[in-house]
Formats: sequence, structure tokens, C-alpha cells
Amino acid sequence: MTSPHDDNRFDWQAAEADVTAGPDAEVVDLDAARAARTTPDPTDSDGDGGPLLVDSADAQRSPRFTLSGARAGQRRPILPAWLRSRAELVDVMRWAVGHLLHTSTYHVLRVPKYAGKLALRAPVGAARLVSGGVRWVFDWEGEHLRQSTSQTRDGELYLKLSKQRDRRVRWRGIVATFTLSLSLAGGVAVALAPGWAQWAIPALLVTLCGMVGQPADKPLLDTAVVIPRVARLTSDVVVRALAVLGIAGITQAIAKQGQRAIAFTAPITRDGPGWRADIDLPPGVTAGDVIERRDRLAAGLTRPLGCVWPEGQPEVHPGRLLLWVGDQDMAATPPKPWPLLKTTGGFDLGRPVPFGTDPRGRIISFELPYTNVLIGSIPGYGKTAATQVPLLAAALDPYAELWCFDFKGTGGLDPLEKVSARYASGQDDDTAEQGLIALRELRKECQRRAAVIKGLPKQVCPDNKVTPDLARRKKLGLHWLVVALDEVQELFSHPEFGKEAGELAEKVIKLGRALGVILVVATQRPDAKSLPTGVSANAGTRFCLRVMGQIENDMILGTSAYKNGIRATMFAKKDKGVGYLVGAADDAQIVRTFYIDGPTAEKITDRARALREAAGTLTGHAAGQAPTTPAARRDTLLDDILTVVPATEPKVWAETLTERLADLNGDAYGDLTRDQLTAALKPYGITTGQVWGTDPTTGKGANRRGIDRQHIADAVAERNKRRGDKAA
Ligand SMILES: Nc1ncnc2c1ncn2[C@@H]1O[C@H](COP(=O)(O)OP(=O)(O)OP(=O)(O)O)[C@@H](O)[C@H]1O
Repeated sequence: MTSPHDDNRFDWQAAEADVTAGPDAEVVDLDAARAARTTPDPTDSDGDGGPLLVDSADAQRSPRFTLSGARAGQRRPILPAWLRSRAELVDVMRWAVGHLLHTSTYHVLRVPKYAGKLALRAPVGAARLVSGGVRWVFDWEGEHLRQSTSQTRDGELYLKLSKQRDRRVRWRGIVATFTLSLSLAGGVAVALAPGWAQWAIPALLVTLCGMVGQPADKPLLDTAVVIPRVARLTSDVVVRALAVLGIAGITQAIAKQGQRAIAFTAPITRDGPGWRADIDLPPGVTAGDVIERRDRLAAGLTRPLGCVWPEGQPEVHPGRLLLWVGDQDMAATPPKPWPLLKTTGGFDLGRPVPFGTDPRGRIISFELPYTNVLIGSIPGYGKTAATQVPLLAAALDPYAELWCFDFKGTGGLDPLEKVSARYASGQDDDTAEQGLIALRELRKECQRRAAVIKGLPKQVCPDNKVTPDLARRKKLGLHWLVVALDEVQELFSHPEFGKEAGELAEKVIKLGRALGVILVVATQRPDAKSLPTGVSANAGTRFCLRVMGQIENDMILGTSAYKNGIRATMFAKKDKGVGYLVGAADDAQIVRTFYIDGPTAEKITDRARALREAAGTLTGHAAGQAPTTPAARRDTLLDDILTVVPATEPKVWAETLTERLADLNGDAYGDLTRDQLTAALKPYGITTGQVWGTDPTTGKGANRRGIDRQHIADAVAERNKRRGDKAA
């Protein structure tokens, strides 16, 4: 091919004619141009005559090896992942031993069948051996050739072949005679041998003949393990699948550059029970664009949807895609049993809780202390099942206290009732109110714990937080306190209790982390009204099962999660119990939770209850006790105010009111302050204002903070009306 850079061969005259042919073409002085090309360019660092074009082959060449480049390189792990993780190694070993046991038991049981097959095939095998021997001794293989030379009358060749045959038959005959004599001697020896040898040698011969007599299409052994055949994932297949996604950036890049448009940053390798491809998408295309089209990607790869797991790696760059294609549909593979099912005895909540498995089948755990858990999805995708997992682990730690609230009353947390110090389940005002009261007390508990920790010497509590050791010291009361709020949207959107509950939950979630208080919050309506941003923003561990949109996704998984390609919208109908887990590791992980059905959960909590009874830690609801703290029920508060403020007294000072309430019910209102009273009335829209009154001790009149009785009466009437409507 003629190169425009090759001065000697390029047709400059034709090029000149082309250039000058157009009406507006500029006339180029070719001699000057040639001279200019041969003059060294000061910007040409290579000195090879001419500036380097950015897309030239030279510019595209891989950069030279440099030390800094090598230092920045990513080292591939020396050992495979299963050898680096103890749990995975145990898992692989368990599988290997199981596989060996299964295969050997399967074949041992079929030994009579195999023996029968061998015996049946032995005559054919013996005939094959004899005929093969005869053919060999008399060199029948060469007979055809010898015949053909006699027909072509090539005497010399015929003679040569005959001589060769005679030579062969001679020494083969000697070998055959010797073998036959040996066999005869062997036969005599067998006849004289002990009993077992008289059986073993014929059995060996039958086995040998049976094996020789085996038909080519009928193997002796049956198949103990059927291994499914899976198609190999190749770069061609991946590029083809990406090309049909309908993403303009990919389509255009592939049209221009072909296969090179998709860069594979590492060879496609086996990774667990599947293939892994590390891909750099064309410029401008993000991993999220592909993740969004997971179903089309699966169609392009011609694999079931449950096999195809694209993930973004925003920490590398937004266009880096990690595509893992499993051999088997994740939804179709039976879930692994929860590891804590097998353990006898208790569990230490200071250790990571096994939560589920990733698409590669590896166990994913997270630590409960110092975190709060937020779980969300549309209804029916496994929120309650996911909530149960950390709670059952907590139940197995006899020193961890459990409070469980299910605000929808579907009974998902019922198995935990027998171990919970506080428990309520239902979609009624009472349950919502119990939840609110629990949150109030939780806040107080946080304050108490903060005071205890403050009072501890630095060497005992260096980081000002509950340690596993402190959690075990009964006297301090700093044990892990795990509080589950399932279907929390019912509480947070409650017209009467929602606002205060949201504020309290936010405070607890912020404060409780270091104090051993762990909130596990699950919601099916992750929007601003049903999930206060203060709660969603402060949860350290987040698990999002299938959701329908970006807002819900980011509410659960954190701001920008969707933009970064962490999209729980990609989960399909079949992906029950499958979600994105954020906060348990550096990267977001796709996890299918362990599924613990009702009867199994009951068995676990039976065990947990026995452990608690033995440790003397069964308290509260589980021990049949009423809540230990007085229930400052807000609706009783309004009624109580009307009781202590007669209709003849339209206005009353807040301090007078707290005193009268304390006289009425010391347990509930003994420590009620003016500020707390103001806060408790706020959700009803009742505010305190300046009220004229007389000081009973001095008898002097003054303006002080207080309430208007009519406001209380109106709130009670409004509440009663609402309850009446609801009951109707
Ligand atoms: N890890 C899992 N593996 C397999 N199936 C699961 C898993 N988790 C949940 N499921 C299935 O999903 C169904 C719904 O689960 P669950 O009741 O926990 O959902 P939910 O989101 O809490 O529903 P709702 O919002 O209606 O209460 C279960 O009955 C079970 O069949």
C-alpha cells in the first residue's frame, strides 16, 4: 500500500490535481510543503520528522515500563479467594469430603450391578482378546496389503512383505507359546492356591474380559454426580450483549472501533461458580446505564436473569463494570442454611452476624455493634425475613436485650416474642403508642448509658463507647440493646405519634451507636414522610431489596447510590430476599439473605430462651412482666390534664400543672419537667404561652408559661372523633 509519508512512491501530481480541482481549493506549494516536512520540528520529541498525531500508532502504543507505573499496578492475589478465607476453605473442604463420600457410597452400592455387567460382558471381552491375539500372532493386519501387492503383480514388494510377515509370525509365535505356557502354569497354580486366590484370580480375569468387552457407548459406572454444562463467557459474547442494550454510547463506539470499544481490564476468569469480566465501558457510558438494563443484558448473554450480576466500581471510575455471570440462576439455587443453625450454645453479638450469601455463594456478614440497620423494599420482597436474621443472632446472645415492634401486625417477628423484653405487634394505635413509649424510654436509656460511660475510668472505657467486655458486665447495664422496628412507616406516619417518634428515633440513632443501642428499622415506604431523613441519613448499615425508583433507592442506600450504579431497581420479581448491602464492607454488595422460615425461627428462639433462662437474663415481656418503666401515655396525659384542671380554671401555669400531675400519678409524672410537658403537647398543636395566675405560696399574681384548658379539651374532642371514625 502506498503511504502518503513515503515521498518516493506517493503520486504528488495526482494529489495536486485533486487539491486544485475544487472551485474554492487553495493552491499548495508542494515543494515548500515537502521542504517543511523534512525540516526537523522542534516540538517533535522523537525526532522522527513531524509532530506525533494523538491517534497515530505511535501514540497508541502502550506506555514504556516505568518504576512508578509498576508501583501503581494492582497486584493480583497469590492465593485464590477460597484459600484466603477460612470460612470458604472450610466450605470447599466440606464440599470435597461430601463429594467423595457421596460418589464412593453411590458406587459401592452398585458393585453387584457392576459385577453383573462385567460378567455379562466377559465372554465378548474374551472373544475380543482371543481374536485380537490370533490377528496379532498371524499378522492379519498386513494381510490386506500383501493381497493387494499380489494383485498388482509387484513381485519384489510382495516378497519383501512376505518375509517381514514370516519374521513377525516367528517371534510372535514364540511370545504367544510362552504366554500360553505361563497361563497354563498359572492355571495349575490357581488350582493349587488357597481358596481366596481361586476366587480372586478368575474374578480378576472376568473383570479384565468384562472391561475389554464393554460397548463403546455404555460405560461400566453409572453417573453419581451430574455436572451441568455451562457455556463459557467470552469477550465476544460480552461485547455482543453490550451492543444490543440500546445504549447510544456503546453502539456508536462499537460501530466505530468494533470489539476494541469495550476494554477488558483483566482476562475473563472463573470466580466461584461463575465467570467474572472486568470491563471499561466506552467513554461517557456509566456502569449504571448497563445495570439499569440487566434484563436486556441477560437476554444478550442468553442466560437466565438470576445468573447475570453487573456491578459498578465507582471507586475505580464510573465507567468500570464488573460483570459476574453465574453458572446457575441464583433464585433457583437452594439458599444455604444459616451458619448459626448448626452451632450449639449461644452467640456473641460482638462477632459478625452471618447475614446472607453473595451471588458467588460466599457468606456475607456484618457487625451489629456500633451500627444501626435500615432495611427497605416494596412489599413482599423479604424485609421481615432480612430483619429476622440479625435479631435471631441477637436472640442467641443471652446478654443482649431485645425489643421487637411490628407495626403492621403480620406476625413476622412473632418467633422473637418469647425472648423479647418488649414486644408489640399490630396495626393499631396501641401498638404505635407502645412504639413511641419505647422510643422515649430508649432515649432516656441512652442518656443513662452516656452517664455511666462518662463515669467509667479511661483505662476501662478508652473510646467512650461500650466494648464487648463492658457489654458483658451485668452491673453496668451496658449490655447490647437491639431494637427492631418493622414496618416503621406505620409509626412514623401516624398522625398522633409519628412526628415525635421520628424525632426520638433520629436522636437514638445518632446517640445510641456508641452506647450499645442498635436500631434495626425496616420500611416498605421509604419516602420523606414515612422515614425521617434524620433516620435514613444516620443508619450505618443499609439493605435495600427490590424498589421501584431512584428516590426510594437513595433513601435506603444513601445519597448518590443510584448515580453510582448501586441500583436496587435492577432486582426482578424472582429476586426475593436479594438486595444491595451497603456499609458492611468498603463496597456495596449484592446479598441474598439467609431465609429462616417460621418453624426454624421458633426452634432458634426456643434455644435462645433456654440460654437466657440459664443466664438469668430473661426479662420484661418474655418473662411475663409488665413494662418496668411507667407508661407516660400521651392520650392519658390529655385526660389527666382535664382531670387536674377543673373547667372553672381556664388557664394554668405549666409548673402548677406538673405538680398536680405528679400528685395524680407519681409513677407516670413524678419527674415530668415543664419542658417535657411542652414537648409532649406539641404534637397535638398545643403550645404553651404566657398565662396570668397567682402564686399559691406568695399569693401574688404573675405572667408565667402555661396552657389554655380549652386547647386541651379541643384536642381530646378531636382525638375521640378520630377514634370513633376509625372504629366505625
Ligand atoms: N432470602 C430469601 N430467600 C428466598 N425467599 C425469600 C427470602 N426472603 C424472603 N423470601 C420470600 O419472600 C416472601 C416475603 O418475605 P417477607 O415477608 O419477609 O417480605 P416483606 O418485604 O417483609 O413483606 P411485607 O412488606 O408484605 O411484610 C417470603 O414469604 C419468602 O417466600
